Amino acid sequence: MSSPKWKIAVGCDDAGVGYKNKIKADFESDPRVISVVDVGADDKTAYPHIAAAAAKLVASGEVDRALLICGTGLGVAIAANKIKGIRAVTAHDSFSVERAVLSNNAQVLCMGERVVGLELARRLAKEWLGYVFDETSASAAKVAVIHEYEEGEHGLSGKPEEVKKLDDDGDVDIFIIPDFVSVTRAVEIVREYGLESKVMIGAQDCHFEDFGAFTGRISPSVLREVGCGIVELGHAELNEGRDVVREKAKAVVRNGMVPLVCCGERVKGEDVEVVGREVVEGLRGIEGEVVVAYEPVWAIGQREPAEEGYVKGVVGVMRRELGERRGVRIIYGGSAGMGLWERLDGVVDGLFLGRFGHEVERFLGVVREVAGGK
Ligand SMILES: O=C[C@H](O)COP(=O)(O)O
Repeated sequence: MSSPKWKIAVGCDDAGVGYKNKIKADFESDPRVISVVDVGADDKTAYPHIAAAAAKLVASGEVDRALLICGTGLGVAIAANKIKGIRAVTAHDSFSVERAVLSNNAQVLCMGERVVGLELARRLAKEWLGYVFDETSASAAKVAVIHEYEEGEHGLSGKPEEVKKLDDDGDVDIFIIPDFVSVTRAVEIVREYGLESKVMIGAQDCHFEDFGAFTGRISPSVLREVGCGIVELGHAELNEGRDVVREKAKAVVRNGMVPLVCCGERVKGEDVEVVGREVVEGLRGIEGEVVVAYEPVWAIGQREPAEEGYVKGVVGVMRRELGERRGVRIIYGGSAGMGLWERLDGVVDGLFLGRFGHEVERFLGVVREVAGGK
């Protein structure tokens, strides 16, 4: 695999001008750097403004990383961390710089001109360019938890009355799948606003038996009774085998709900033919209406979803393999958000949102895109 090339923002306050300029010059002559954006004017601009400007460039994807210098490297880190999606660290030693990337996937490195010598700062900045976070490492799940806290625990944000906004957004079938504790209240809210025909409330899992001695498990018949219409099954985080998922899906159908079966390969780069066939194989024996959430596991929790061409390839194989089977809707999940619907160009029947659906406005934005594109 070729080494990545970075787009970098640099910035400083009046206490960090000297180091910032030196390191900026180093970056500009480093073949691993494509471009350097200097957000730090050589004046008295207070450090939070500089740090936030650089962090926003990272958050928007205009640059990949930012390096910030102030007197201690502390204030710029605190300020940068106020920008959503940013993980900024202060580090003045080789090991911390390495772990900031490999353990924490920090995109912003901060150093203090009054703390560390210039040559060490330059060396650390150089080393920093060589580290790339491994999305398949054990650290990825922990970094994802940081995201969850940022979005509000378990992604719950917004106020119940905001569900009313879904009334104005065209002819789109919507499902919302909260945690188990919130299911009953979610069903009530949807009913209070008269949105039952438009918004289905679901559960994140269920057991394959309706009744029995299964302490801690959730019965599909109870879910139906409290008003669930759809049940998500086989999410990658549950790590379940295909046979278990199939039995659960049958239980969901038996109880008059729609199974939403998550499937997708764990590792990037597999053959679309193999992936598509595997997904369809997992559906054998499940009768009636099914929603298949094709979620490549490697694309979950990322900044960007899987490439459109790849998704189209897999979904094309799935549709071919499904043949005459009716009642299957295929939706895409894995860092899905605004803009993706148009890019997928009708290849899927819907989108399955995780983090990017947690904010009401972003969620509504996707719903409007789907409504507009139908
Ligand atoms: O359950 C949701 C999916 O795993 C997708 O999550 P994500 O959009 O945050 O990657």
